[in-house]
Amino acid sequence: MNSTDRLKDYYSTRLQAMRSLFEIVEQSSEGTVIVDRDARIVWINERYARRFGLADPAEALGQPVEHVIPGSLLREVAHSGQPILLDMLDTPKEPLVVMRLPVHDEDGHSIGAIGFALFDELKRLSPLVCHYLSLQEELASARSLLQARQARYSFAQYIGTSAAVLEVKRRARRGAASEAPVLLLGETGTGKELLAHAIHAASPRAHQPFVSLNMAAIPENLLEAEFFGTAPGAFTGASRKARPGKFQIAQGGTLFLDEIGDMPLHLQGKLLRVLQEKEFEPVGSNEILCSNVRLIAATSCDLEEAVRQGKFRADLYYRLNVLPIRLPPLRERPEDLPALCEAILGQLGSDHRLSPAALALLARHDWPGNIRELRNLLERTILLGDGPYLDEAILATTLGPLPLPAPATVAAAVIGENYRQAMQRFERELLENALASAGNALEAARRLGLSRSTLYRRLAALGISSR
Ligand SMILES: Nc1ncnc2c1ncn2[C@@H]1O[C@H](COP(=O)(O)OP(=O)(O)OP(=O)(O)O)[C@@H](O)[C@H]1O
Repeated sequence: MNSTDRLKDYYSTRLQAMRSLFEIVEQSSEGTVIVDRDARIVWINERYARRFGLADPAEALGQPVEHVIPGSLLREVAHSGQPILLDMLDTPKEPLVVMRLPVHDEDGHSIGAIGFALFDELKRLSPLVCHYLSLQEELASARSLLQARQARYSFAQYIGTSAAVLEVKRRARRGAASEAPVLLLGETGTGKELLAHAIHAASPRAHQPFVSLNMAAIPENLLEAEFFGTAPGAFTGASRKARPGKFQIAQGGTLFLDEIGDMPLHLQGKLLRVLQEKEFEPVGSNEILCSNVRLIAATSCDLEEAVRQGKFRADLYYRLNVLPIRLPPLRERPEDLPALCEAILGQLGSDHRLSPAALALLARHDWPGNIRELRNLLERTILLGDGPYLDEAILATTLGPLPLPAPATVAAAVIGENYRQAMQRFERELLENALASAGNALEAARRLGLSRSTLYRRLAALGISSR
């Protein structure tokens, strides 16, 4: 039988493989030892014997394995017949990585065990371990970032059954199923951000990041870097690390651009390019990155008017306006007030209900801050309400007068001022009064029923400092 024929014989191949395996591991490892069923050493190689202080391997034969190799677990393996594939063995010199295998007879009974000390230089393992640990850390932080970037709302949280709301939901569902940009139009507090989350959550991109960027909340000179990221050293010397922009962070997912009407003109051109060519360059870099991002934009301003005034690029407007959704203000859908109040009270953990007279009072209010204002109002009112009902009297107190300018100053506006100037002065006084009485911008925004970013935007437009 030649050697190729021998390899075709299953049993002899197996035997050859076992022999080769034993020889290779025995020669390349730090040491090998074999024990019988009673854990007495029947064979040990020279290298291993020397490591444990024996000049001649023969001195170890017949000895209980633990006498020669303290801490050995070969007795356990010989007894149980179960291997311990990878373990550490402490030795006086240095720890060893060891593998312990049972030895079986032809009937499958355990008749002993064999131990290999695979290697002793654990520091050779440390780059591997460090790499593994850093991969683990990256994975954990990517997971938690992704979690933070998941949609927080679904369509079920956009409350209302009025015809206007049903139409909003119908269009938003259509938007979720398509890849086209969605443009959300509506006054402050009408739920544009909520709906953007819901569209993302119902879209095929739901498991990818949802990233939002508010144009009004970020200084103009930083916006481009926020959008497209920066190359290493783009601003302050070459050592500074690259910083990803929102387009990179949202890759594969949805980018929500809030207050898009406040986007500076030069950036509008760059955004248009990303939408058309699906690529962009980080600030300070020549590298071109591909973008796979679905865009949802929102604004509370009149974009068509902004286009007419040359403040917003017409080509970008048409590109964004593929699926416009107009969110109705609360005063146009008073029939939704009971359901909204019930849902908001539930979210606030309150089991109060509103009396019919209280609901009628709410229906007469104008709601400039829309649902955000309603939520703030209910939050304040439940602190005062005794018993199960919030009645008209309590609501009248909390609806309270806003810090309006005195009627005399409003009347004076008629003389010598045009409509726009008078409105600006009125708004300036309203905001200044609100800031003064609230003490800070956050509280002022809350009292006025505006989002903080809308308040900041209006303050900036009127040149009022928020301090
Ligand atoms: N239809 C709705 N049902 C329930 N809650 C709503 C609804 N619309 C808005 N809200 C709530 O009102 C608050 C304001 O909503 P959101 O921030 O989405 O408004 P917005 O239009 O984006 O406001 P802004 O333009 O000021 O940023 C949030 O607490 C939101 O959960």
